[in-house]
Amino acid sequence: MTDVILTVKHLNKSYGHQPVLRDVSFECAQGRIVGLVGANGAGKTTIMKAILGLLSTDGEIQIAGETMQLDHHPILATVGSLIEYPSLYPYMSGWDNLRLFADGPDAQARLAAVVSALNMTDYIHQKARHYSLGMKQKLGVALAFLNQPQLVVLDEPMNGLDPQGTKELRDFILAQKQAGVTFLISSHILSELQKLADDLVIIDHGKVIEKTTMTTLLTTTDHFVIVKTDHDGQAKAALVAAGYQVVADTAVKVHLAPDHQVADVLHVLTSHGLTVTDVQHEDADLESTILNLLATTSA
Ligand SMILES: Nc1ncnc2c1ncn2[C@@H]1O[C@H](COP(=O)(O)OP(=O)(O)OP(=O)(O)O)[C@@H](O)[C@H]1O
Repeated sequence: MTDVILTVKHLNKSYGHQPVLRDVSFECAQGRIVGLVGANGAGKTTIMKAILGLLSTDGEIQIAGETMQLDHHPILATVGSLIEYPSLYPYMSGWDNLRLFADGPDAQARLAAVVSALNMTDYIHQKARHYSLGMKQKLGVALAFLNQPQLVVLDEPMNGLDPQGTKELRDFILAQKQAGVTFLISSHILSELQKLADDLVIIDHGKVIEKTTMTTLLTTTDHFVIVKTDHDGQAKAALVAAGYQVVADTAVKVHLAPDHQVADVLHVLTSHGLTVTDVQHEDADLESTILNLLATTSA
């Protein structure tokens, strides 16, 4: 059985009369990357802060089986995090910022490994106040990994990173996952989360509306076939007449219901004397799937 590293149970939080978390419960299993997804203001940062003992909520949080208490949480020594913006000492170098927080006899070696993996070697000895947003972000991520955490909580870790930095961070996170680290990651960049997350917790207005795996979500998602023919107008008409849903404003893009086969679509076209010149598959991505889900839930 897979070990559960993080358990969030029945979290409730209000600011004044405004509830911002409503009975939030989910788990993160060891070695999984769990994506926390929701619109602005859905409650992601609040959940992460609660997990890290940074704010009080009703409910319970367990890390590696230990119940967190706001005033007693030694288990947090095994948790790395980056929430919102990293707090750095601007007049110290990146290296010295990291050294402040690195524990243990092999701290120097671990620090060097993280700096190298995140490709920060060129500027790590410059003062942090000269860093760009992306450089600061990487330093904040490096801080989260310094002390060999078993759980890492990252709020928008790709903030400010260029494509190269994004890929380096993605590769680093995946390597850490291979080594058994568990992640809870929020990101608005759903295309990026799609490349990383194993599991998803989707929240809307402080409530969990879906807990699923990435694979399940993407296999139950919409599939389309896009065909090119010698007469697209006739092709659309023929497909609609045969009961297919043709997505408007594109070429000939047909929604494939689970019982629809591409061969049947092609048969409709050829039986109307149309010549098919190209066929492409298109699957809905994480972004459109989640937008659909949120629209359905709030409808
Ligand atoms: N200190 C606070 N006082 C009052 N309301 C707050 C406070 N902090 C957060 N909120 C409210 O709680 C709700 C959840 O905020 P939270 O920052 O957790 O959302 P989020 O999902 O992380 O959003 P984003 O994607 O924009 O970062 C929002 O409506 C926000 O306005």
